[in-house]
Amino acid sequence: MSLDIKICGLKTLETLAVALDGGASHVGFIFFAKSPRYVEPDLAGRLREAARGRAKAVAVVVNADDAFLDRIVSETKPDMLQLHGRETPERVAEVKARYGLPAMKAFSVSESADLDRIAPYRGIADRFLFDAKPPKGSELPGGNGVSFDWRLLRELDPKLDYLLSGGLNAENVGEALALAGPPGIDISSGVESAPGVKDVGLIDGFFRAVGAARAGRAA
Ligand SMILES: O=C(O)c1ccccc1N[C@@H]1O[C@H](COP(=O)(O)O)[C@@H](O)[C@H]1O
Repeated sequence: MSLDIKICGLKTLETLAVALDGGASHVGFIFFAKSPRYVEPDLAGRLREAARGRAKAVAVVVNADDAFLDRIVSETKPDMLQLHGRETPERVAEVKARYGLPAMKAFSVSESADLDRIAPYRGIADRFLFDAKPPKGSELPGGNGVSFDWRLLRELDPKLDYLLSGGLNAENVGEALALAGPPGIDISSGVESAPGVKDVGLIDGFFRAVGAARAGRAA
């Protein structure tokens, strides 16, 4: 079975190249000003051009208004939007129609009931992303490097298209794949040497760990 792998929060051509060479299906750019991974839309546009034809470019936004989305879509030209805030089903539909782009809606999860919140988005969001709830006091809705009980995802409709996200790293990705069997995974801080600083060795190590887990051997 195929596995989508999204490397999120990229800011440099060097780390983008390692993500692409490792086999990333998706690369993510963060447009949330408080994040250490924030990139200006024009820089993200240059990075996405370098990825064109090799991986899909995902613009990650949090309750973004039309003016900011207009800028992101025109300067970055993403393939997909990741809505990582409190966007309603109506807002997801509106954004999709305005830009003609697919949307991935993110949800934070700590218990089974959190998965029920996707119901009104089915048939509207093209994809889902399940992340852990942010730790108390965090200013970031994602990118906190914390995980949730991946076994909860076994309750989902097996046909649901989603990415498992939150606190993944080379050490735990094999367990996540074994416990949840997701169609895709997403990682950000687990391949960083400091907040917002992607590390080429850690990115490479993550791909090796995924490959080893999928082949049923130690990394
Ligand atoms: O990474 C960020 O700074 C960020 C900011 C705002 C919204 C989403 C963000 N990142 C997303 O968070 C998850 C998990 O990240 P991590 O692997 O736990 O660090 C991932 O989906 C990113 O797209």
